[in-house]
Amino acid sequence: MAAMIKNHESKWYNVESVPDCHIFGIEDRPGNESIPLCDTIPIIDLANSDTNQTVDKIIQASQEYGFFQPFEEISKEANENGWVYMGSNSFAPKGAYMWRDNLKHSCYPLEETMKHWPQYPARYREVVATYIKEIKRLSLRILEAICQGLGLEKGHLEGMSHVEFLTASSYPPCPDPSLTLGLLGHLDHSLITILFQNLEGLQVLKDGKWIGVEVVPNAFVVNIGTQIQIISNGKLTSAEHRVVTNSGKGRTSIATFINPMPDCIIEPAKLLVNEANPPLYPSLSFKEFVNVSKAFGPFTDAVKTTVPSN
Ligand SMILES: O=C(O)CCC(=O)C(=O)O
Ligand SMILES: [Fe+2]
Repeated sequence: MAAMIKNHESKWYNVESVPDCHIFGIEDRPGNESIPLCDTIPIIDLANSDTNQTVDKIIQASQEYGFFQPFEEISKEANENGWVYMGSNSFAPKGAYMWRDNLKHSCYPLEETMKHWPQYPARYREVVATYIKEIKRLSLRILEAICQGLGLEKGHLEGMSHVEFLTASSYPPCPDPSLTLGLLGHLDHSLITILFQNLEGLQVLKDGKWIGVEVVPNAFVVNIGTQIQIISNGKLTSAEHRVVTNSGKGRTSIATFINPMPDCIIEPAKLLVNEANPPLYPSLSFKEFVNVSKAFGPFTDAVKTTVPSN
């Protein structure tokens, strides 16, 4: 990815100490505390023929962690042009820059948006389009399981039109990971997010403590976004997460956000609301939610240019 934007490429290599502009305040930086990898985030085999058991596992994991790791066979291949390149000098929400470069673009509608994706590396469009088709299939299965597990009518979640939005990130090795963050703690404002990661670094806030998410071969990481938290009226949790850096190897991740269409109304599902369980969230279109809550913080304007509007 860095190779696409030549000017940024050399910045990270042979960095001997962390420049001041990348040092986070004490309250945000990871420090030297050793954070255990968590081996209890459920790993879920989607090929299990007992679908009720799969649904139960997904719901339980979404209540307890807001995260789970499904696996199944997937394909091995697996601005102005409608994509945004965020170099490491372009995003400093807490006064310090993230230790990462990333590329964001919409993937919906696929045939239309892919014409505007980066042209290099040469097979980028072809490989990412194949990947997105598989992710779409996987996301529908997961949304169907969540729908069933919440006791919603079939199609409540899968039937919404979905917009896939991709963020590919490169986290270079860092001379002092205690001072920096690859990505500051945040919530995803998606229905769900499906993440591929090649190395550990992702951490989830659970009961007030950070825990590390393991890399499980052939499994993705799925987390519940705020939109499902709203639809489930708080039954499922959207957990805060962040990315820490390491001094040894570069890390790459690909997050695909499964978002509602901009005009889709997101509200607690009627079936989950009654006198004893009043709605905890207002009813808003996804577009309004993004604007009113400044859902993407400083990203909001950048993202708006690539969120397709009807
Ligand atoms: O790179 C990662 O592991 C996480 C990325 C992420 O949380 C995000 O882009 O929202
Ligand atoms: Fe995230």
